[in-house]
Amino acid sequence: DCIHCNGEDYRGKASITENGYTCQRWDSQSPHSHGYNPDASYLEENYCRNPDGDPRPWCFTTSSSKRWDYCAIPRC
Ligand SMILES: O=S(=O)(Nc1cnn(C2CCNCC2)c1)c1cc(Cl)ccc1F
Repeated sequence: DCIHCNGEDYRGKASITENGYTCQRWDSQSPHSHGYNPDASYLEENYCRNPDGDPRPWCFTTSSSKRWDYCAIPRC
């Protein structure tokens, strides 16, 4: 699917970043500890999201050498 504006409303299932990293689950603190609350309804599984007003949806990655990365989701 696609994103409107900065994708803060994106609720799709993309879970791979634009550089090919796999997204870390939002309810996991490994390999990256973070300050996001996994009880937030939209922080599902390991899907790309934009919870902080970033320019585009992103996720923490499962690579310990890459904390987070943007996801390649086309704009509507
Ligand atoms: O736990 S975190 O969310 N980790 C973090 C590090 N970088 N980011 C970016 C994610 C994409 N948007 C810009 C911030 C998030 C986090 C947030 C804040 Cl406000 C401060 C430190 C920190 F550790």
